Amino acid sequence: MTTQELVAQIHEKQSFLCIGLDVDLNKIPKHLLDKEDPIFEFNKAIIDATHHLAVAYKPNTAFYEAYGIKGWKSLEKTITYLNANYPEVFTIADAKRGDIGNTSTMYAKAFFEDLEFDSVTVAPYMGKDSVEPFLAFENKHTILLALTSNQGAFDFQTKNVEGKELYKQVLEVSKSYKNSKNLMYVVGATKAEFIGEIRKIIPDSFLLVPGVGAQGGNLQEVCRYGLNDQVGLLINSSRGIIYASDGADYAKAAAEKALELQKQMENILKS
Ligand SMILES: O=c1ccn([C@@H]2O[C@H](COP(=O)(O)O)[C@@H](O)[C@H]2O)c(=O)[nH]1
Repeated sequence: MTTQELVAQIHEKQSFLCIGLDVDLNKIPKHLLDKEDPIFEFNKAIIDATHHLAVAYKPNTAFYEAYGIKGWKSLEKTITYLNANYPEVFTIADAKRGDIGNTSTMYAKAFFEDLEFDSVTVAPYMGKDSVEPFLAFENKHTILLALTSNQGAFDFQTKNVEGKELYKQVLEVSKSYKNSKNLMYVVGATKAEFIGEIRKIIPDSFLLVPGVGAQGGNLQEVCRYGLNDQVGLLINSSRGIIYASDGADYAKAAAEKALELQKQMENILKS
């Protein structure tokens, strides 16, 4: 998917919501556990109930890998279902990959060619030759971890390296990578106060912002500093939406939570 198509969808739906499909079998409604593929059944119902309110879906691959081959099959069925039924939505494999060049190429093939995701999250720690193989794919997007939502982000990411915080070095250096137009960045909603500085370095890039809802990040604060001419934000909520109810009404309850966020986004876009 091109960035222009993503932006058009945001305007059409008046939403920049990304729903995280982090499926934990201990948290989904019990009646689904009798189904052949409970994870896929859960995802399908959530997607069908929310696709008009969200512009992106983000399965975190850890929640699928934890269930071995069955979990990977559920991930494959979920992305196939999204691409077949809702081709307008932007899909993110939250896999946080990155390795030496030839290995990164294989990771990129796995997520862009085999599973046909629009994007994948990548850790910047191994540098240019670990990131550029992902960037080589046309109309696919590499979402680089810049300033993460967790407390441990302060261990390294905000540390001064040669006169500048490490996360700023990541932003600046990555702009020089080949095909850097295919880059987006992860910035945690819990770090909203840093977004003004981030926007000075990457004014035009899309930011994937996890951390509203369960982690306590504030949507208004993120938008205050993060919105740009193309909106430029994808705000993720996972647990806050998909586990709104553990009863038979789980998909309806998820849609109600998604609607609350979409309405706030619509108001922000109109203001
Ligand atoms: O900095 C980061 C990077 C990724 N995540 C992921 O986003 C979701 C957040 O889930 P919630 O339930 O809405 O808290 C999850 O998959 C994380 O692994 C992040 O939170 N922060």
